[in-house]
Amino acid sequence: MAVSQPRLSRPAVTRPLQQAAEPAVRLSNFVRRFGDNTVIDGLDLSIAPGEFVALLGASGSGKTTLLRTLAGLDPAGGQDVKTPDARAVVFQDARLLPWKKVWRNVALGLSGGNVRARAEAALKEVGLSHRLDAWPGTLSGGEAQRTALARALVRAPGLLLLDEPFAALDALTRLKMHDLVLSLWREHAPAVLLVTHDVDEAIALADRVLVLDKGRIAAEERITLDRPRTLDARFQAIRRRLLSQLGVESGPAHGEGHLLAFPTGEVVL
Ligand SMILES: Nc1ncnc2c1ncn2[C@@H]1O[C@H](COP(=O)(O)OP(=O)(O)OP(=O)(O)O)[C@@H](O)[C@H]1O
Repeated sequence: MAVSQPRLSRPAVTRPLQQAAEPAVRLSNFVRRFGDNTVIDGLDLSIAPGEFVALLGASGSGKTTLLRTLAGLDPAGGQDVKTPDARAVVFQDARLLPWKKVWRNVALGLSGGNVRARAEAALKEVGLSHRLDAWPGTLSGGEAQRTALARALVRAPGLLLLDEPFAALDALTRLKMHDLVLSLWREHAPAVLLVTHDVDEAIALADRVLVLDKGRIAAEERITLDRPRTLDARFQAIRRRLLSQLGVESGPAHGEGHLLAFPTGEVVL
């Protein structure tokens, strides 16, 4: 299967992740309960400025709860949650206001001058210059998610939170979105937390892949493969380790048809 092939507008950047003095995100011994249900149970997490982290975990493991905490959408109950002030979230559905044109959706809530010009610039970056005055109801799924990305981008976030933003897209559109997200990340260098069920998506995109289980980070893989990433032996070894951590047996070797993954690498968890 194909893996995202990002346009390399500039050489691959090696960021000094370890040397970054202050993390963009830091949670220490974080706990979140819903009644008797302890969803996050003493979690430690640190994300460096400009680092791209992907978060995997079984359904109900607390991925969205963690993302909502970092977005400031879920109360932290007085616990210390360090994030950049400028944060933006892209959800699985684009959440556009249907009565506002595309550019106005992107400009929504922006302060300062040149609002239309800034929205236009962001829409140009996601390849939607020709849809500025379109109504959201006329957009394809991919265009709607591009608009949501532009709306996030125009806020110059230090932390970009992506909650399964590609999950509802067809496989080809998803690969194009991978490409787009990587080029936007290279250009703007926010810290990124991507919640996904797709193990290959996580390995193809991220600097680091985390597995959430029982309210904690149960596994961590630092991905040092050059981008664009291909499904080589090293990729597959990482995939096997992550699948095993997720409790999915991946079979003895790739190419023998044993992988319990969809063609996109999505795993049913
Ligand atoms: N507002 C809420 N009230 C009560 N329980 C909640 C609330 N939000 C989440 N939960 C519970 O917290 C647990 C984790 O949910 P969460 O949505 O964070 O998981 P997830 O890993 O994102 O799952 P999925 O992969 O299915 O989206 C679940 O048991 C869920 O029922």
